[in-house]
Amino acid sequence: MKLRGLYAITDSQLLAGRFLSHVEAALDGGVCLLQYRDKGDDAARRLREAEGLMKLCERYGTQLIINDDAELAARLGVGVHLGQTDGPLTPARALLGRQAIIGSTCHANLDLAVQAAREGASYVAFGRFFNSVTKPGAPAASIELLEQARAQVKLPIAVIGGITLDNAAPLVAHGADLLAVIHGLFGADSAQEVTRRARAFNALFAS
Ligand SMILES: Cc1ncc(COP(=O)(O)OP(=O)(O)O)c(N)n1
Ligand SMILES: Cc1nc(C(=O)O)sc1CCOP(=O)(O)O
Ligand SMILES: [Mg+2]
Repeated sequence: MKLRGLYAITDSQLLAGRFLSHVEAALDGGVCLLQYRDKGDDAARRLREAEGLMKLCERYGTQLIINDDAELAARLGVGVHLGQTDGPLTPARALLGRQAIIGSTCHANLDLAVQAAREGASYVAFGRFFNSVTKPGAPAASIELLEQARAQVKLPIAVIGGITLDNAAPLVAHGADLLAVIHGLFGADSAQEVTRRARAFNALFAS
């Protein structure tokens, strides 16, 4: 499966009261990967929500990724995204199998990406590229770093952090494969606007 296009990431606060409707609107507009990102510790709610997303993803032919939690990903038979403090990649790969999509946060560090590739990551993620409402304290990354990564890393590259329709085009032009977006997608007031934004993000990959 080609990893290229919009990578939509959920946010439980931002999507409160409109969780499935906004996610379905995004899927309707086209989503390559959907990440369930919930930083809460209510395991029953997390399982219920992830199962709900899995059903939606199956309907739209989208791959579901669980943030942080390889055990939950294994339980659902889906992929996982791991940050530098979320546990090592090698056991996650052993747990989830060869086919699973496993992503790795590399901040602005090429060495981390080379290591992630060696340990079996499916894609590497760099960020944050712009000011992020969701995660203002994330370390900053630059277009120059993205260019270097494109030249050195053979895996698909996800970019993240403050990405909107107004600032995404240069990231694609400099080698990003996946635009990972929370607020710039789900911050929309209506489901129709979420769908429009999803289509517009994907259109950036058309040429
Ligand atoms: C696609 C993508 N890239 C980066 C992250 C950030 O992961 P992490 O550093 O583990 O931070 P949290 O998201 O867990 O707060 C991500 N989730 N997805
Ligand atoms: C979860 C996350 N990780 C980041 C990183 O740089 O690693 S930035 C970020 C937040 C992404 O949300 P938004 O699109 O609203 O800025
Ligand atoms: Mg994490």
